[in-house]
Amino acid sequence: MGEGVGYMEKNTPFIAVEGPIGAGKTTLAAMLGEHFALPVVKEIVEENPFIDKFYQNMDDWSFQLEMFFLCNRYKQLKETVQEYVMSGKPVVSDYHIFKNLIFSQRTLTGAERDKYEQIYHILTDDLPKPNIMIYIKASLETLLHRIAKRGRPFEQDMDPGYLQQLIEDYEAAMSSLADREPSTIIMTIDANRVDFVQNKNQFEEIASQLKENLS
Ligand SMILES: Nc1ncnc2c1ncn2[C@@H]1O[C@H](COP(=O)(O)OP(=O)(O)OP(=O)(O)O)[C@@H](O)[C@H]1O
Ligand SMILES: Nc1nc(=O)c2ncn([C@H]3C[C@H](O)[C@@H](CO)O3)c2[nH]1
Repeated sequence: MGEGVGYMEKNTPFIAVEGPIGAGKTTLAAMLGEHFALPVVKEIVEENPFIDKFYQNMDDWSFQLEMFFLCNRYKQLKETVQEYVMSGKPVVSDYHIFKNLIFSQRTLTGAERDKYEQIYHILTDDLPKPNIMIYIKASLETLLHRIAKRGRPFEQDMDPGYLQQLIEDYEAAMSSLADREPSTIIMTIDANRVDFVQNKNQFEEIASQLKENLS
């Protein structure tokens, strides 16, 4: 552990790991944090008071849930920017704040969606965003298998159609990010072919590709 990455003062590495539910974001972010001795910013999940209700009845609970995620992530992003990014310290996060838009465009409609998007932009437009994106993609079968294995009770009856839609939404969001922000480095990992948990060499390959992008 503790390979060390160095950093550029003006362009501090701010690394986000992204991908649909159960892709392995938290796992990979923790492994990279350990490997490079970087601080890891982790999504708050278990204390979320709406997630259970949301999975039971999306129509009734989407707005509350999306707002809760947005407020938490905004607070975390502000702190991350202050503590690390603006102080020239590299950091890795197990999400990118733009996932709020990926999910909310799927779960919200009409006036609530418009209001939510306005609030998202007011809160986040002036904050620095990750400049390196590690995108983990995976098939529906792989994701369902991992979600079952992890065993969070509220995810066990997840509609496979919802997850499949998110897989497609993530693909579209990543290609739109590449068009919109060509300076953001996007590293894509196909979790159906690459197993960074069981296969040490495959993890080393990801780490060395990341290291190249950091220097
Ligand atoms: N390469 C892998 N091979 C086998 N299992 C894996 C692999 N990567 C992650 N897992 C397992 O899959 C489950 C989901 O992983 P993880 O929690 O890292 O996903 P996540 O993308 O952070 O999920 P979420 O979207 O819910 O935040 C965990 O049980 C984890 O141990
Ligand atoms: N609707 C919705 N909006 C989000 O911004 C969001 N972010 C994560 N999740 C769900 C996925 C996992 O079940 C669980 C942990 O990631 O929470 C979300 N759900």
